[in-house]
Amino acid sequence: MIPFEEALDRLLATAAPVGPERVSLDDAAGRVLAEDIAAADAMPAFDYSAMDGYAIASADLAGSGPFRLLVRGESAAGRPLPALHPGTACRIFTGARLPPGADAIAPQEDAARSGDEITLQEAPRAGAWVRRRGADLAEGAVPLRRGARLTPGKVALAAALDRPSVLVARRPVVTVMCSGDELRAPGSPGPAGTIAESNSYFIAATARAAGAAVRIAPFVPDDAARAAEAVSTALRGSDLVVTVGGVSVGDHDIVRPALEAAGVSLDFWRVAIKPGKPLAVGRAELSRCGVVHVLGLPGNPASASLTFVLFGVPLLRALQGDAAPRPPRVIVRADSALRRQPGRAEFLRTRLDASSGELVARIATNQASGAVTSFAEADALVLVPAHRERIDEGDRLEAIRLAEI
Ligand SMILES: Nc1nc2c(c(=O)[nH]1)N[C@H]1C(S)=C(S)[C@@H](COP(=O)(O)OP(=O)(O)OC[C@H]3O[C@@H](n4cnc5c(N)ncnc54)[C@H](O)[C@@H]3O)O[C@H]1N2
Ligand code: MOO
Repeated sequence: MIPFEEALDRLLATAAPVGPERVSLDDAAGRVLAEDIAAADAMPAFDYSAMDGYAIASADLAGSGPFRLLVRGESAAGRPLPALHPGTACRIFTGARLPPGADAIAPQEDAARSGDEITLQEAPRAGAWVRRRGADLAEGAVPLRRGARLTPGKVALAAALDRPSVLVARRPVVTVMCSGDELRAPGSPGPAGTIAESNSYFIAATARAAGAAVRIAPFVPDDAARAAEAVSTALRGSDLVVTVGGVSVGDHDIVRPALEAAGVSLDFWRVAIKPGKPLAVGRAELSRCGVVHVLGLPGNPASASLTFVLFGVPLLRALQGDAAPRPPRVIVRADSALRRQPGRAEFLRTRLDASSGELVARIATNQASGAVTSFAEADALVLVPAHRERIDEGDRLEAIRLAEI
């Protein structure tokens, strides 16, 4: 059994990024950049007005007001640029270029207009309401770097940098393979003792949110030879194969021998986490497809979901070259006490309540690894370090928010 952090480090150390592909900006959100994007021009590229009003030369308004100015010409966004006639004001609108000779804007609320004249009570100071060329970005700056995950804000920045498309990591292909004679598809009939398969739905949705393309393999019966065949099929064309169930020690837990029979070498099996201990991690080297990562997740629903969150998602992010593949952590305050066996890092499904000004973890009372409800209701996972024998109400602990993985 190896400690959690060591297990994750070992897994991520083996993750070589998949190749790149070019996508339109419409499809870029959530993807990971495979190129640096530099500003070919300054941003903004020209001085422009931040207000609807009048462009003036502040030096024209010496002494104390009021000042009367003739209005000549107009600068509107996207239109040809007039020059400022000395001693006059130029009508200007938000986003319009600053006429040569002007250095300040008087918002129209501060200008009394009468015919083709305005009166200003005070002189705008030089630079007032002017957005300067390069104020946002200098020419040649590199605001988007390889390894950045494209949030909506970053996609919009790429658009502002005049890019219609970006080079991103292609989507890693994940094949999810559930094993167990008891499984049937939701809504399909089955004899007593069978259950509706649910883990693949969590894994598929989570993997897609992490940028993967997902394939679901047919259920694998508890038969070692057929499982080995199914693993061989799943490996082809995959970057990651995720098996679910059958990875523990029972007579029907045939997944580990099946993985090995299909040519997967297991790097480790069993991690000091609760739940999810029987996790198996390995790789296969296929002649034409290269390296395929393999995660053998335990079948209990909370264990399968948790191990995919803790290991599957960071692996998918690392395969895309993400510079920050691990989920961020926040500090939360425990709302209840807990006594426990030390030895494994525990991840408690919890809701978070921010109403008191800090994040309070409302820890679910049912932490059973078979509980499907606990993950459905959880906002976060509270991390109890392996050595802790207890937590007390009010203790500060780290947590992973499920919306941020
Ligand atoms: N003697 C021991 N028994 C068990 C140990 C152990 O150390 N010694 N470990 C336990 C732990 S911890 C876990 S976790 C489970 C994991 O076992 P498996 O990965 O072999 O999982 P299964 O036995 O196949 O299934 C467990 C449970 O989950 C249900 N299941 C499986 N797949 C799905 C699915 N796709 N969707 C919904 N539910 C699923 C399955 O029906 C079982 O109820 O082993 C313990 N045993
Ligand atoms: O680790 Mo098992 O996943 O505790 O139920």
